[in-house]
Amino acid sequence: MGRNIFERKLTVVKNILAIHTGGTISMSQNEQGEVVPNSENPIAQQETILEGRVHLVTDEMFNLPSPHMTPVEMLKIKQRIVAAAAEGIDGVVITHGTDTLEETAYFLDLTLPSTIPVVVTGAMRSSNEVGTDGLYNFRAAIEVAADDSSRGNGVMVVMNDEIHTARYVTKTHTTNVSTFRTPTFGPIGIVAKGRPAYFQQLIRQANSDIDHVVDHVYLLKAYAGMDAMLFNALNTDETNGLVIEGLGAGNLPPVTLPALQRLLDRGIPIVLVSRCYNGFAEDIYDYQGGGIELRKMGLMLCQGLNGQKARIKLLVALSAGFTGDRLASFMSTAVS
Ligand SMILES: NC(=O)C[C@H](N)C(=O)O
Repeated sequence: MGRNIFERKLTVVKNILAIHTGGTISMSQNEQGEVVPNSENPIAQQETILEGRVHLVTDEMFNLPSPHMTPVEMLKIKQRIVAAAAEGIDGVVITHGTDTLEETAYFLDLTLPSTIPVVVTGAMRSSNEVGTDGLYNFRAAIEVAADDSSRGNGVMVVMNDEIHTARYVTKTHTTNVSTFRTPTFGPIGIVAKGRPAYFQQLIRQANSDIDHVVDHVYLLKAYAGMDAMLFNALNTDETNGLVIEGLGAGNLPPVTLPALQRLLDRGIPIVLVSRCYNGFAEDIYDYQGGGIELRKMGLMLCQGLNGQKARIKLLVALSAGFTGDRLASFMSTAVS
């Protein structure tokens, strides 16, 4: 029996744009057990997924392992989404390698207006491995992107039946399918048998519309006994900015301070986050190299972001032309 005509009228078919960029989700395992890219992306052939509820528009923008991604490709994805939203697309799913997925997701979160749902997904097992998670995650991401309750949540990452914010999610395991976690805050929702359910709300932030990306923004991690050598190497006209993953609540070895002062005197913005998996960088400690001295020197303490996210945020801020107090308040705000 055919479907009742009234029922058909009530079914709103959503136009979902699927942007494929590469990564394990598009790769296969060969006979030697090595995971290799495919010239034909198997996940991009899934055009009939959720047929009747979703009209899938497929764009194979890139076929890159995610360590090959740069902010230049991230900007192209952002521009593609802006154009698609203007053409009436209801939601976007991006398939991406997982190694740098959180950076692309956060770049998009910072630069896109929050009009339509944008969901980034990937896989930990390639397309022909037993228990492959690629098609499953792709389908869950489409469900989330097509659901009205997903609007206004910023860019989301959907993996392993969890919905995370792009702002705080991070890859925590090299191979496990439950690798994506949100330390400190947890996911904002789950996908249960295909349906998204939200139980937390994200505090919104203003987006920064950029049309180019600056380069030479660096990320260094502090460690016991760190010396000034790497900081001295950045004391050049080329350097545009630096993020440091500091120790504990946001502290650095004292021997690094003169080199940092020279970078600041040169006008290079320096952002401090914590190398800890949970918590915030704060100006709590008042000893040489403690957070209080670092803040007084002019380092910007960025709360709640890990090093790679803070680097993306600094890069976006500099690309938007932020300087001085505007840059400091943008980088230091806990929620944005
Ligand atoms: N699971 C993955 O996608 C990892 C892969 N190396 C990538 O990021 O492209």
